[in-house]
Amino acid sequence: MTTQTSLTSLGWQAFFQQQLSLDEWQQCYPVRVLEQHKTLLDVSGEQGAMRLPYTPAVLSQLGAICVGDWLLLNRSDVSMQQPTIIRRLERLSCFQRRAAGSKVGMQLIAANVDTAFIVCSLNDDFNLNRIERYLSIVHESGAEAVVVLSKADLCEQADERQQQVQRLDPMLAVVTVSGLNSDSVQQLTPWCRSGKTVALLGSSGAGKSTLSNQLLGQEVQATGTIREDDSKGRHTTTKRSLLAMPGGAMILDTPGMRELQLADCADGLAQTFADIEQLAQQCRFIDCGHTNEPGCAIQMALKNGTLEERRLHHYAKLQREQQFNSATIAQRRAGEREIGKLHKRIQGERKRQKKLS
Ligand SMILES: Nc1nc2c(ncn2[C@@H]2O[C@H](COP(=O)(O)OP(=O)(O)OP(=O)(O)O)[C@@H](O)[C@H]2O)c(=O)[nH]1
Ligand SMILES: [Zn+2]
Repeated sequence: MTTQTSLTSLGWQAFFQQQLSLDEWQQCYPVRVLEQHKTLLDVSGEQGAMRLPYTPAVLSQLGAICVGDWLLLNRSDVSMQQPTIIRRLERLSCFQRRAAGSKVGMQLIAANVDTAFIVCSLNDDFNLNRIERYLSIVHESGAEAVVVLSKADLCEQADERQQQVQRLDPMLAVVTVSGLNSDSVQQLTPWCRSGKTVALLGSSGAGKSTLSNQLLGQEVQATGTIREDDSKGRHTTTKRSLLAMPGGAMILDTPGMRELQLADCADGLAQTFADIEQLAQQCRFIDCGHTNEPGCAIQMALKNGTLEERRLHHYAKLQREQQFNSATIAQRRAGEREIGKLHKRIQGERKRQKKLS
């Protein structure tokens, strides 16, 4: 296997290659983060797999690192047990969410995902609002969104529901599958070619694990068993891992991707609801509230049936949610900065007092 093939099978692409100078190619080598633990990173590259420490020092030097990231390691350290991380390569896409608990800001979930499969069951789980929520998150991340409508075998209105999803965006890829049928899952292969990274999003029971197992094939299913062990408590942190698919793509399996609140997601929302954004620009008044103003293009679209009332309401709801969450982050950051400044002032004052005494 050549070096290039090996890196490609880990998801290496021209986008990353372009970020390295010739000198760097001689002095460094890239590795991909396949799994993230609390204080360790499992990485893999042309030199094989290894484990790197993920310490506060690394964090402050390189910023947060997450599964899917590409790192440059120092070539001269190959024989050493702990190679130095030179830098993290710029990301092609990035999923993040509001950090839980007292932590300030956003928490990285996964980086460099090419395609996110938004899995939604065609029966009980079928919900356009949920699909719009996930679409906003995926668009914000920079990954390509593909809606995968699962459990087609259990639904008689599969075609009608597929059309409903397609109406959300005529350019969107919408695929109807039965996860239990491997031939049907083959429809996803165009997005699973060698060098690509895919992830599965969707609510519990939507059929993600079933699809993931089909995509991974028999050979890798054993990894799933190990993963189950983990969730029973071998690791306290949530495990996020990238697994290799037989066709050469990588698949990201992380529970953290499954339910995400909107935060810092203004662009993703605007892209998902581009039709409404465009209508709003056609309103007669620049500050139109889209309720009963004359010349309101949105009200007009509702009346003539080109815009669904549900979609407009949901857009407003998601906007409120993202504004609330984003404001909270900004406020918290401002608060943290104030505390930091106060701390510095106190330390400075102490030093001054010492000098005087
Ligand atoms: N009939 C049918 N059943 C399916 C299909 N896909 C999944 N299922 C079943 O639906 C149930 C839930 O599927 P999972 O793959 O575990 O769903 P999940 O999205 O991974 O759920 P979580 O792990 O809770 O997030 C299982 O009993 C599957 O066998 C399908 O296409 N057709
Ligand atoms: Zn208007």
